[in-house]
Amino acid sequence: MRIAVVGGGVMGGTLVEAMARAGHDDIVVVERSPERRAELEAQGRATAADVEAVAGADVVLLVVKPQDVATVLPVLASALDPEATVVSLAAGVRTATIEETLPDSVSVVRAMPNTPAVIGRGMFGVSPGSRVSDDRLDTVVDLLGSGGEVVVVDESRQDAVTAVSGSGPAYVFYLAEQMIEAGIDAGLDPEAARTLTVQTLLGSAELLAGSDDPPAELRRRVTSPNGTTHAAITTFDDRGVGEGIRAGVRAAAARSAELG
Ligand SMILES: NC(=O)C1=CN([C@@H]2O[C@H](COP(=O)(O)OP(=O)(O)OC[C@H]3O[C@@H](n4cnc5c(N)ncnc54)[C@H](O)[C@@H]3O)[C@@H](O)[C@H]2O)C=CC1
Ligand SMILES: O=C(O)[C@@H]1CCC=N1
Repeated sequence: MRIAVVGGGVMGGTLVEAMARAGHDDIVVVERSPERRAELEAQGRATAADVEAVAGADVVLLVVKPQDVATVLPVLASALDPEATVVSLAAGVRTATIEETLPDSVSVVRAMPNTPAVIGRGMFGVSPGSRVSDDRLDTVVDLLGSGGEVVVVDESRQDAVTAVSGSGPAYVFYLAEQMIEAGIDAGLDPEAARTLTVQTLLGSAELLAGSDDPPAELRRRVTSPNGTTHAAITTFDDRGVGEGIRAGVRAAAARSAELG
């Protein structure tokens, strides 16, 4: 299977690495920045400067910024193999918008990734456009599966997926920043604060992933009556931390809808 990746930035580079690790060896990265192309080539990737290089690809991953999609589409439309599948990873851009510009024979799929894909622990929410066969969708699910877990969702849910898992790693890193800073303030050296925080996040995520209990129940088991956890959670509630997080996720979903 020949794969072309248009946009070799943070997410494009991540996906290329994941697919290469999974054994895909016919990948070309279309990247307009000469500096970035040189970096990708140093990592052993085949690159091209012009979108025309998608000619002959079975699957094209579109991984440019949402505002750059409109400039790439007309070139894709003329260069693409008529039987190609285009997978857009651009936040907020609807499959209908892409389908309008591309030939009817081209299958269009939308996918929202996240950055843990760089270590094969990503989360992808995938939505087929209006003319995608089950076989084509399976191919895309398999391909993205090289970077982590894949769920298929109706496209109307993509703003919510973007807000929860697309942007989600940033929320976790934000929590990590606060915990590390607070640990240092409480007297830990920075390295110890980081180790304690990271292992706590890892262990808690794995405990949650392997449990049938909801997170609220796992939280209850940590919380002794009138103990330290109770003091922390009460303070979070008093300061509206939970509501703040939900408002943040809503703002991300609203911004995703706006970008579309
Ligand atoms: N970084 C993230 O965590 C996530 C990113 N995304 C989506 O992935 C897409 C890419 O994001 P990033 O990789 O973070 O951006 P980025 O800016 O790191 O990468 C985009 C790359 O595309 C290249 N590019 C732009 N126009 C081009 C053209 N016409 N031809 C060839 N190359 C071109 C740029 O030079 C750049 O290297 C965005 O649409 C974003 O919404 C989605 C979910 C998560
Ligand atoms: O912040 C953004 O717009 C992109 C989409 C999800 C993660 N990063």
